[in-house]
Amino acid sequence: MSRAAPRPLRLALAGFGNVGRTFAELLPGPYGRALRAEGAAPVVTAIFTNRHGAAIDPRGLPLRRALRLVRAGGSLDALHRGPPVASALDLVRRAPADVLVELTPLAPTTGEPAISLARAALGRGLHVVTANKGPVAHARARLARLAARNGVRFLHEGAVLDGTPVFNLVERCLPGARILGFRGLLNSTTTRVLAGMEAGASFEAALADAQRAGVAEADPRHDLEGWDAAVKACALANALMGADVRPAAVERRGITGLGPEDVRAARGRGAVLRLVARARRDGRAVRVSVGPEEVADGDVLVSRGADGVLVLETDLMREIGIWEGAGGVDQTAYAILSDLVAIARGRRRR
Ligand SMILES: NC(=O)C1=CN([C@@H]2O[C@H](COP(=O)(O)OP(=O)(O)OC[C@H]3O[C@@H](n4cnc5c(N)ncnc54)[C@H](OP(=O)(O)O)[C@@H]3O)[C@@H](O)[C@H]2O)C=CC1
Ligand SMILES: N[C@@H](CC=O)C(=O)O
Repeated sequence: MSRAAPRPLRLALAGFGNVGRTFAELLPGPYGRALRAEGAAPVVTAIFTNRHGAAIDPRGLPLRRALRLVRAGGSLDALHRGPPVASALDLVRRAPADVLVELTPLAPTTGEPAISLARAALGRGLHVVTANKGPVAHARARLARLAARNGVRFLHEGAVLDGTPVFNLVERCLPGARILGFRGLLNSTTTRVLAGMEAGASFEAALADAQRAGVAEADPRHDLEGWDAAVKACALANALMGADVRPAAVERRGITGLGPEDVRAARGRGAVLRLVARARRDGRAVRVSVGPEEVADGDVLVSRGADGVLVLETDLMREIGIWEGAGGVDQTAYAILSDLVAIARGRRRR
């Protein structure tokens, strides 16, 4: 039996930073192969950046050239066809695309500009895939309803624990189970800073390592002050526990005041310091907190030197945990691929 030729899957990228560029590097190779196996031929038709210009080309942009230009500090404008792009919203409104891949920086207290970009895309019938936890924590239910009204998907597997399946795990593999609470290490940067100090580095050197690896936020205070973990915890609580919590309401402490002496003191007590996110049901409400805790050696949160861990407490399956080994930005780029595969499979079924 002959297979039908893959149908184009046109992608508009809002944000071409650590994650967007890694995704673009892998798209011509393994990611493209995975999508074509699902009947979709990916083509990037639009890219927006803040400081490196923007480009739209309905025939498909030359990705290798786009990567070279941005890495050399040049502008994508050189690849653009048509009237100039005035803003990210302008690009989303007119990109010849099937999917908006939203990868703009985190804005912990508002979720913007990601929410407006997602709304504009869904409103004109584009699927939206994002690794940005802001729109998930602040507006997931609204965006999912808008997507459903327009017959498209709002997918966000990369918003928590990178490409490790968390939302998909609960939605697809734990039918009927109620999530009663969770605890986890949701922020890689703080895990790396604390682990780095355990290994003898200074706070600043350990943070610089996380920045070089591309895992710190554009503004690393969002990691260090616990905002990133708080936004992720809200995204989980709202999506998995039916809560309606906003990051500003999270009881939040970061790791900015901690130094090598605190890490050593914890070690002396047979524990390691980690930034732990927690959620638990409290009557009809869900309480969410983020703060540094001494975690005993051997606890599942720290037993294997993970970058990220999530332990879910459920009614029907008791505790279930998922673990992400130390890695890089490719783990987040993989989340984009897995959401695109879900979209490609959906198109095939229609
Ligand atoms: N890095 C990681 O390991 C992970 C990141 N994430 C999330 O993925 C998203 C992208 O992360 P990452 O690639 O590391 O971020 P970067 O800061 O590396 O890249 C952000 C991109 O967005 C562009 N940009 C900046 N401000 C705006 C704006 N106001 N409107 C439109 N575009 C803008 C930047 O432009 P310019 O290139 O000109 O600076 C850049 O291209 C974030 O929301 C982050 O929280 C999630 C999981 C892991
Ligand atoms: N800055 C974040 C990146 C992923 O969301 C982190 O350190 O975990």
